[in-house]
Order: sequence, then C-alpha cells, then structure tokens
Amino acid sequence: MGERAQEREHIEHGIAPVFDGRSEVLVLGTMPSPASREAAFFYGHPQNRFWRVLAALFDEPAPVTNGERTDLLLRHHIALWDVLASCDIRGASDASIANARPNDLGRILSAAPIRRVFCTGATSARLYGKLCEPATGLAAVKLPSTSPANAAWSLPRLVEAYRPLAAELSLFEPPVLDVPAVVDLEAAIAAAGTGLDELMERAGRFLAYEVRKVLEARVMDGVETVAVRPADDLQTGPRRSPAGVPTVIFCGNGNNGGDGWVAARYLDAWGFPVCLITATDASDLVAEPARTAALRAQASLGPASRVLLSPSDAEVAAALRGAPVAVDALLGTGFAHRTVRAPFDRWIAAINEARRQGVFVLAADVPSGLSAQTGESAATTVQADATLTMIVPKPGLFAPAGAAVCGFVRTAPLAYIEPFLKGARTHL
Ligand SMILES: NC(=O)C1=CN([C@@H]2O[C@H](COP(=O)(O)OP(=O)(O)OC[C@H]3O[C@@H](n4cnc5c(N)ncnc54)[C@H](OP(=O)(O)O)[C@@H]3O)[C@@H](O)[C@H]2O)[C@@H](O)CC1
Ligand SMILES: [K+]
Repeated sequence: MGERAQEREHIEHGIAPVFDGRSEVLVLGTMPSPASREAAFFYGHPQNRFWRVLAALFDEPAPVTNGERTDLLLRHHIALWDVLASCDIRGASDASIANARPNDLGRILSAAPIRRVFCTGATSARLYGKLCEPATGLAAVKLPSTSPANAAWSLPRLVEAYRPLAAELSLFEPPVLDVPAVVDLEAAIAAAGTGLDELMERAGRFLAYEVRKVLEARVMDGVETVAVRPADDLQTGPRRSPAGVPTVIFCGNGNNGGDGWVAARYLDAWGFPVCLITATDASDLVAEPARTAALRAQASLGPASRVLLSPSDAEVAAALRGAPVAVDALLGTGFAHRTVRAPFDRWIAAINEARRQGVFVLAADVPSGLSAQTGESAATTVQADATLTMIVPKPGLFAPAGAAVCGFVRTAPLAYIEPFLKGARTHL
C-alpha cells in the first residue's frame, strides 16, 4: 500500500436519508464531505451550492437550518441520500475513494413512489451505475456537481442543468383554509417541532426575498442605476449596498408586524437599506413572537437603515417619496373589523397614495384592512401590487373585494404541511 493510500480514512455514512411516502425523485450524492459530517447534514459546506440551486429552482429563499432543508425536500417530494454507506477516502476527494460499500436504497424505493434517480456528480453516477443500478433497475440521470471545486459551473448554469429534476415533480397546490383552520395548522406544525417563532423567521425571510426580487428587477429594467452584483446569487448576502431610497416597511403591533421586522433584518443584512415605520417601540410590543423578532431586528440594523417610531404624516410621506417598495405588515389574519384605528388608517392612505406615484406595494399575508376570512374590506384598505400570503391562502383573498386589493397572490410555503391536511377544514 502506497503512502497516499495510507492517508485514507475509513468513513461510515451516519446521516439518515430524507424521504417519505410522497417522495417522487431520489437525489444521490457520493458520501458526506467532512463539512457535511460536521453539520450532520447533506451538502453542509457553506460554499456548496446544492441548497441554493434547489431554492432557485423553486423560486424560494435558500434554506438556512437543517430543519428548513428537510422541509424543502419533503415539500417538493424529493428524497435525498448518498450512494455509499462507507468507504475509505482522503478528505472530500472523490477520486481517492476505495472499498466502497453502497447504501441499501431499497429502503427508500420500497416506501416511496420514486420515478427517477438523479446523481449529483460524475463519481456518484459512476458508483451508482456500478453498485446500485443492478439492484434498483433504475438508470440515473447525471447532474453536475454543486461542489465549490466545480467552479466552471456558475449558479445560473447549475440551476438550468437541474431543471429536469424539478420537471419530474408533481406540484402541491396548498388548499384555501379558513383562518381558524390555519391556527390549527400552526399548532400541528409547532407540535411537530417548528414553532411560531421559526415560522415567523421563515415568513420574514420570504417577504424580504420577494422585495429583493422587485429591487433586482428594477435594476435590470434600468429604473435603478445602482450597481449590484449580477443575479448569480439572489440567495445570500451581504452584497453592495444600493445607494437608493430605502424600502419602507410598515409594521403593526401584532404578529403581522413581526413578519415585517424580520424582513427588515434580512434586507438590511443583504445590503438593502430599510426605513421601518412602527407605532410601538420594539420593547413595548406585547404579541409574541413579534416582540422578540422586533428586538432582534432593531439590534441588528446597520447605519443605512432606520426605525421611525410614531412618525408624523409628513415624515411618512417623505419616507415613501421615491421609495422602490413599500411593505404592508400592519394587519394580518388578526384583523376583522369595519374600521382601522389611527395611525394605521392614515398610513394605509399614505401607502395607497405612494402606489399611485409608482411605489410597488407588497402586502404581508393579506392587504391591511381586508378580512382574510370574509373578504370584507374596511374603509381604508391597502391596495397591493402583490400579496405574499403565509403557509396557505385564506378565503378573503379570493372574495370579490379581496381579489380587487391583493394584486398578484403568492403563497409562501413556510412548512411541509401535507401530512397535517387530512381532516383540515378546507374552505369550500
Ligand atoms: N399563519 C401562520 O402560520 C403565520 C402567521 N404569521 C403572521 O401572524 C399574523 C397574525 O398575527 P396576529 O394574530 O398577532 O394578528 P395581526 O394580524 O398582527 O393583528 C393583530 C393586531 O392588529 C391590531 N388591530 C386589531 N384590530 C384593529 C383595528 N381595527 N385597527 C387597528 N389595529 C387593529 C391589534 O391591536 P389590539 O387590538 O391588540 O390593540 C393587534 O396589534 C398573520 O397574518 C401572519 O402575518 C407569521 O408570522 C408566521 C406564520
Ligand atoms: K398586511
């Protein structure tokens, strides 16, 4: 045995596969890298682009925690494992692999309706063909490696190469649920391990991601002249700070406002300054997890961003003048009244006036003033260009008055909800 061979380390896989009875494709790497073994999850090296590629394929912000990564896979019906159960390997060098023993893929194939197998790189495809295909009888599609070593492949090029994977998956359309059923769903998600604070973190990040897309599009269209890096990496920051007018984020006192605070934190961290408008100081908020989220955001905002506490109408108008985007996180599913109290009524009027002047208005969960349940609209209701509704759509968005104020509706898939939908009171 040569000196180089002696440097090989014997590795046992040790990370459980992700799959369930809804998985439709099986994605296989070779073996977890040292960084992945340390993170106890697949593709754990921060420079590996696997998670960013998947997120871009589905037009979502990149998952941050292992729980979010698992959710993303299961939501899209993707099973994930590796070809090898054990081998001798030098570091992360696939070329050095010896004594390869395959995983028992029958465990997944017998439990899930897998239609197609994809291998993330030449080594896993070669080892799959040699060690697994005779048993599975399924040929694998070879995809390019997302490893940083594969530098010839840019992120957009990788995303294009991975499109056949997305094309194999059946789309999940979230059902329209009554607001009480959404509350039940939240409780079921929490009981399974993802609490409301984590859902708010995901909601705020998704909101920031949608704002960022609008800002990027304005740069592409030449509306903004600010230089930003090419769209190679819409998923992560920090990036150069555009010098333009900050995005204005209106936050109410409840958990809808909490979504706005989290979005502010992300946009600021990604290099997009914000002007956050609130009637209540973060430390005086009562609703949780909004209060905790607001305190965290307030402590982390950089010098280009600011918080306006109970601003005058003139200050609100000044903040909106020339702003690219206004985020409405004033009132969400907790609102169901005929009138909106001050100062939110005046802020809604200011948002609508700004929209007439060309500001893009994005509503968090539901345009403020609209009842998410009944679709009744208060005298002052936000007129949105787009509404990012959380987890599932609510009936009010599709009632005549609701449809008139929501603009384009997108659902933010904050969690893997299919297992909890049996018996849920779907709105008819
Ligand atoms: N679904 C999910 O999984 C997730 C949900 N999340 C988010 O939580 C939101 C629901 O939060 P929520 O329940 O705290 O209610 P919310 O909409 O903020 O309204 C309460 C506030 O409104 C106020 N208010 C009431 N009436 C008013 C009036 N007439 N005029 C003026 N103000 C009035 C009321 O004030 P109060 O009456 O208490 O003084 C209180 O401050 C939901 O829409 C979504 O965005 C995500 O974070 C995570 C995932
Ligand atoms: K809102």
